Amino acid sequence: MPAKINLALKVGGRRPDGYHPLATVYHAVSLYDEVEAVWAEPDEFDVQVTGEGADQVPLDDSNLALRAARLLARTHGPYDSLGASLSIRKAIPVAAGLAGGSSNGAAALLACSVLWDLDVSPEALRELAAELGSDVPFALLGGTALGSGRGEEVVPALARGTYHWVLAFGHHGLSTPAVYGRFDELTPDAAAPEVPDDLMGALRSGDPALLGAALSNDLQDAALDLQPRLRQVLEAGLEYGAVGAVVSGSGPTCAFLAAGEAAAIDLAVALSADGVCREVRRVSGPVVGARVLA
Ligand SMILES: C[C@](O)(CO)[C@H](O)COP(=O)(O)OP(=O)(O)OC[C@H]1O[C@@H](n2ccc(N)nc2=O)[C@H](O)[C@@H]1O
Ligand SMILES: Nc1ncnc2c1ncn2[C@@H]1O[C@H](COP(=O)(O)OP(=O)(O)OP(=O)(O)O)[C@@H](O)[C@H]1O
Repeated sequence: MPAKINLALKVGGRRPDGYHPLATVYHAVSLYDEVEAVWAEPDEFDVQVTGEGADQVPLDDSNLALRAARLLARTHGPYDSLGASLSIRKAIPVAAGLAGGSSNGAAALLACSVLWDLDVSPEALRELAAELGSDVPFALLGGTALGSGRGEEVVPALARGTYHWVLAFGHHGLSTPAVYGRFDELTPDAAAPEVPDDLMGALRSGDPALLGAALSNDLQDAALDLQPRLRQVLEAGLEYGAVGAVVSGSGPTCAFLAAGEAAAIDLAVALSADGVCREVRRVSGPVVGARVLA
């Protein structure tokens, strides 16, 4: 199940329910966690996690994959007779602004609906996804999509071509509520978010230079405020030839757009040698969302 980056993230003032209204463009990229679901005893649910950052992932009921399995069983099954044992192999760093947990939640919804042979409509799955978290409906959909509401309302966006990215991972994660909280302090009079027309136009053109110039993130200043070192990371990527640079979502991952595949290889090598970040990964997008391999 893929990670996402936000190509644009426009954020309005905090709503009475504590969430912020968004106009965002999600983009799924080729960095995947795997979630496996097998039958367990009725009413028994458990999860194991291995791989990148596994020690930072909760194994209790706050685990998004476990929550997804329980939610699906409660709403669409004979709950007492369903159970699942989940295994997650993580490659998406935790608390990185790449929606790793959300992708695990989406994957568990799909995997368990197949495992238990439930008849769940795509719309019902989307509603459960939205209940789990703002980024989860996009994780089901994948590709490139416009997100509104608190991010849970998604429609596919018209996009041409494949884009080559370099992701720079940080040493420490960032908490999403903390970044939104700092955004509130820095932007007390945030305007209603508007669809980023320049970015939508750049996506239709398929030109990486246009897309690079249109990348934007209203949470970026808040993320930089909490992790000032990210400024150096962004500068380094641009110095090594990226046509655009942006912090993904609530950060701290920095996403660099390259002019093409060869430029992405050069950029990844240069950033890696520089040592300004913990690790770099080359990915491409868009890719499809959560899929079941039975
Ligand atoms: C930063 C993004 O990744 C951009 O796509 C998302 O907005 C975050 O989505 P997410 O992690 O799925 O967030 P949720 O699990 O729904 O909410 C976690 C917390 O993030 C904050 N939150 C989230 C989404 C939103 N539109 N406004 C918010 O203020 C709230 O403090 C909320 O309690
Ligand atoms: N399956 C999971 N994988 C990773 N983190 C999880 C999972 N379930 C719950 N969490 C919790 O969610 C927190 C955020 O992790 P996640 O990797 O989803 O962050 P993120 O990519 O910054 O999220 P987003 O971009 O959606 O805001 C973690 O600190 C962890 O406590």
